[in-house]
Amino acid sequence: MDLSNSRYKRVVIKLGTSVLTSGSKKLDKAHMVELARQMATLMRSGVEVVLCTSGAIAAGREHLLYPELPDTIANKQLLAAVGQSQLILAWAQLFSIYGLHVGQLLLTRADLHDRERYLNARDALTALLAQNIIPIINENDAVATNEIKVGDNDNLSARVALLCDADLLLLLTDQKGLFDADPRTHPEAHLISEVANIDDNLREIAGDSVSGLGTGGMATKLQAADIARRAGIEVVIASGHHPDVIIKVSSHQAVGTHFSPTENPLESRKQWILAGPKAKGRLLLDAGAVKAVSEKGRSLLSKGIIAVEGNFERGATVELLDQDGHKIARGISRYSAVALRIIAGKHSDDIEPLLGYDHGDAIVHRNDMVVL
Ligand SMILES: Nc1ncnc2c1ncn2[C@@H]1O[C@H](COP(=O)(O)OP(=O)(O)O)[C@@H](O)[C@H]1O
Ligand SMILES: N[C@@H](CCC(=O)OP(=O)(O)O)C(=O)O
Repeated sequence: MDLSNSRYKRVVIKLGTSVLTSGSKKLDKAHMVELARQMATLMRSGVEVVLCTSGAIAAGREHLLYPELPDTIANKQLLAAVGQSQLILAWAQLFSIYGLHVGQLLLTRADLHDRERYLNARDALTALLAQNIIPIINENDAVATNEIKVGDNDNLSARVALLCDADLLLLLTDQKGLFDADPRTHPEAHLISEVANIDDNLREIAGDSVSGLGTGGMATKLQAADIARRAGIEVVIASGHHPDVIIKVSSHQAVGTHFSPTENPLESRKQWILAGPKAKGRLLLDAGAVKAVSEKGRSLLSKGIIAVEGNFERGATVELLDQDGHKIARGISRYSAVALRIIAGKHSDDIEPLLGYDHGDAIVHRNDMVVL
């Protein structure tokens, strides 16, 4: 297979637990070495590879011979702490067969959102790649609490793709790609080979993981695809067991489900709004405000807010919802939740008299907003 015509310079490859275990309870090292071989082929042909690997918890269970532990957060952390070292050991050994070194980065949401930590992580990634070392990334499950977790490696890998400015995000899983229904429960489902736009209809057909092996199923893969393609990154979801899948996708052969990047990628500030901090609150909008925001690209004014959920400070990320509860945008609020409860539904001229101060008419300015 010819990789010399690959358009890609840097690819992020995410391997789900389902791929690493081949559906069993153990790491399938025979298959992992095959994946390492393909990644090594890419590296040799000048395509840089960043590996986002799941499987720590599965490896922990295997190493401790499947202990009967109550399903608590602390026990998951225990399994991840034991399993991550086994996982990285396995990858280091498998890549060494191909003469490659690996470097481990365990990240949490905080590493991606705090500007200084973000730049540190980016520098580490770039330094590894400059020395032809494969960065191997997982969430730091042993210490990450729910508050600071990305939560699933699909979303983590999309953020890593943004972080390292990749051209391709390849999500490898136990299905051939995205189907028009979950093929586990709908054997007649069809593979969708090309996705031009991610909308609510598509989100509805992307279900959760039912195997008990993975986290998030297709739902989180679609979230990841949405984040990456809006940043101008191509995305492919494919089977990790398809022969030569990594090489085929990297040489632009049609495998799995391909998502084209959006025509006008978001600038980095808006990428950050989309993929950045968890939303701290939600603003429910009336029909006029929904139209102004979604169709006319306007800022959100106080008049169009019907209700405010959550407790947040000025500068927090919030979601904007229509009256049916659909998310229509995400942005940064210029007012706190307390202030918004006072001025919701009121005219902009009333802000100063009601609050005694004024941060401007825009509650969420269009420059601080991503329309979904
Ligand atoms: N529309 C869909 N198309 C394909 N798979 C789907 C769909 N909806 C739900 N799924 C489920 O998503 C699973 C893959 O996700 P997951 O179990 O999290 O694996 P991974 O460990 O690779 O992340 C599939 O096994 C499948 O049951
Ligand atoms: N960080 C966890 C995996 C989380 C996750 O998203 O799993 P998966 O859906 O299998 O990619 C682990 O290493 O076990």
